[in-house]
Amino acid sequence: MIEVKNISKTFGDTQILHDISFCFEKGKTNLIIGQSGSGKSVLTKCIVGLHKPEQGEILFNGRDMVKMNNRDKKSVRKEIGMLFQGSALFDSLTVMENVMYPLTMFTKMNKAEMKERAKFCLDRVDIIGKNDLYPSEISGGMQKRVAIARAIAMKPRYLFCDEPNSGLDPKTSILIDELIKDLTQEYDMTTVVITHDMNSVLEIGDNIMFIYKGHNHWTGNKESILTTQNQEVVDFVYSSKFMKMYREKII
Ligand SMILES: Nc1ncnc2c1ncn2[C@@H]1O[C@H](COP(=O)(O)OP(=O)(O)OP(=O)(O)O)[C@@H](O)[C@H]1O
Repeated sequence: MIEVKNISKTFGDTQILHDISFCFEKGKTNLIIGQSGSGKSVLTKCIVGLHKPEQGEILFNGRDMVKMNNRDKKSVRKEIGMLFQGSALFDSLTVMENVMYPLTMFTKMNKAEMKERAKFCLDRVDIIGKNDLYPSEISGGMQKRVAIARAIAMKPRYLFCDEPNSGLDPKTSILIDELIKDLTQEYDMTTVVITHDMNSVLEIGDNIMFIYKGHNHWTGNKESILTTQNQEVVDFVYSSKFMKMYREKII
């Protein structure tokens, strides 16, 4: 579980985050949604310790990231798996080497152990027989799976996914969403997903925080977002004609 309590962040004279609180639950996919520029990335960077908020607490199972020294931060970061926008695989490393990378950096495993762990993770995300290929030789959807395998290689307690569906077709997006949800439950991780994708919101939104102009403006889940009367959420979620028609049918 990650508890964010009363987080505020200012750059220069501009306050970006205003007194944000939210609980990211264990074993759940917790979504951060909101318009471009609303503060999702700044909040995420505060959570993982890349920005220091002026105020508030960020508790990783009770351990406050804001107050930690660098050594303790590093040790919490080892428990975090990151899935970056656009996969961010290393072009010059093979699929297998990409997944082994965090193990070579942060563990004392020998090569055989690393290979075994990487193979297990690749099998789990259904990447079979591609171990010696380079990222440019596999599809975007496969690259995303490899990036997920790399993110879970260290058996993280916390998984952060930044726009996991960017650049994917709708069908592949749903498969990636399902994979993230299944892994979250299987490994009982606290998963945080930043997304603009409304399909994801409706498929995997166990807990949802809607950030509006740096405030936690609305919280709910994939069911309650369907019927919310919060005007800013309605404007955000139901901006397309199709979604407007859908809402008219269900309300
Ligand atoms: N390092 C920084 N210094 C100053 N301002 C920043 C910095 N990082 C972000 N900002 C500002 O904070 C605001 C929120 O940015 P942020 O990147 O968190 O938005 P976002 O919701 O993630 O947007 P998007 O969906 O487009 O990625 C923006 O006005 C941005 O310019």
